[in-house]
Amino acid sequence: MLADMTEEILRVEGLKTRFFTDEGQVNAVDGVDIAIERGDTYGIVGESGSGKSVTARSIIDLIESPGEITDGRILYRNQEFADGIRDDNPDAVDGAWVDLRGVSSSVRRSLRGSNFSMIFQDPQSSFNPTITVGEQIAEAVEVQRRASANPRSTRARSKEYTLTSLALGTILPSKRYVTPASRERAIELLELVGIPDPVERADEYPHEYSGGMLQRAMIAQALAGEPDVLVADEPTTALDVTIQAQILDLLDDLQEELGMTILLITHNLGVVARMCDRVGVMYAGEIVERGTLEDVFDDHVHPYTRGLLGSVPDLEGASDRLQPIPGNVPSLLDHEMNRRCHFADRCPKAMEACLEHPSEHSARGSDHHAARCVLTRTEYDEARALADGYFDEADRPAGDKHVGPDERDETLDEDRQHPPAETTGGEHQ
Ligand SMILES: Nc1ncnc2c1ncn2[C@@H]1O[C@H](COP(=O)(O)OP(=O)(O)OP(=O)(O)O)[C@@H](O)[C@H]1O
Ligand code: NI
Repeated sequence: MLADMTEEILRVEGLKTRFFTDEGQVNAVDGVDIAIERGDTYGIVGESGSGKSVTARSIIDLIESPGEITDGRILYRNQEFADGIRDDNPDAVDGAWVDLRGVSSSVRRSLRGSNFSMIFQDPQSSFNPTITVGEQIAEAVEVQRRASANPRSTRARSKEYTLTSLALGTILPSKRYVTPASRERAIELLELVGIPDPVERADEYPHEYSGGMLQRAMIAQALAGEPDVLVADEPTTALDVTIQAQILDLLDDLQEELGMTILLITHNLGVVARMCDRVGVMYAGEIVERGTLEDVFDDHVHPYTRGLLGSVPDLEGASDRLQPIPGNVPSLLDHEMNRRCHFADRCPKAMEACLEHPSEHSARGSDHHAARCVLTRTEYDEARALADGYFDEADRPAGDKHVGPDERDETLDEDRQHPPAETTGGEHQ
């Protein structure tokens, strides 16, 4: 690999994101570290409600009230960007690295589309139903062109008005394309993502597209700004397996062609195995194990990772191998969270030591392999195992050993009677 292909492009350090809701403070992301190399695909995997989407949205500055990033750094490496804003933001810039939390929201917004772009599970949410797909992609192209005209821009697109683009503009004067050049680029992008007859399809509305085609169109829209980093949140979950495989192949090809870095969110380790270079396994707002694919698949330490591996749906279609991890993901409400290992109540290897919250330690395998689990340091010892049913009694705030008597509250017990959240499945809102 080329030297500059292995440099880090994104670093997340100690990220915490909370939602301040009527029910209390939700610790959706609770001290997450991620390092992604340029051109790599980094997977974040975990059950529903583990904080994957909130992590992704935090990175690209899409957290809205009542949510707030309360701690940590989000570092993006881009020499030209750093040079362009250094004078106004001396504290946020270090060499080619920019701490995105240290710059104004308008500077962060300027990165959207041209540096960071996002695709979601539900393409409907990315398109306005009343405007043709082509026009909307052209609009995204225009955003990039305007960013390029801006002096702090990282790339100058020197796309000229070509004869073809002018001709297209004359043939279809009724369409509200921003410029003929952007329409031409939109058609190129539709072609790039494998949409047949892109010239005709550009003039169709979102409802005229099938789910798989609209997913492709959304990818085209996300690529319009030629982003450095593409954040893909469950991009194929809603699609049937054949289309799912096609879209994953497409992302793979585009990444190779365009040299993009991808942050891929999924609850499916099968998708991770197929796409990713490195992976972070999330549980209850934390990355509980991370490393290379080999580390996570062959040398995993955390019983949660093991459990997820047991529940990998077959990408080829058979889903009868699915074996969800027994138990439920914990509440992320601050006042209901325990100080123990959050997975201990579902863990087949829970020991007394797990009643203390584990810190992260490196593990056998690559230099990148680490886990937040006592098993990084000690072998499982049956003599120290927690008795079966230990948490049936103990895992209530009032009974938890780490909650002092004066913090006990009758209403907490009542809250606990509510049915817990879905365990697996990954239905995405
Ligand atoms: N706008 C919000 N207000 C309050 N809580 C929120 C909000 N958005 C997310 N959360 C909470 O943050 C936690 C993490 O949610 P997140 O969407 O990141 O999970 P996820 O891992 O992406 O799950 P899924 O696979 O279902 O998409 C959940 O407990 C969720 O209820
Ligand atoms: Ni999600």
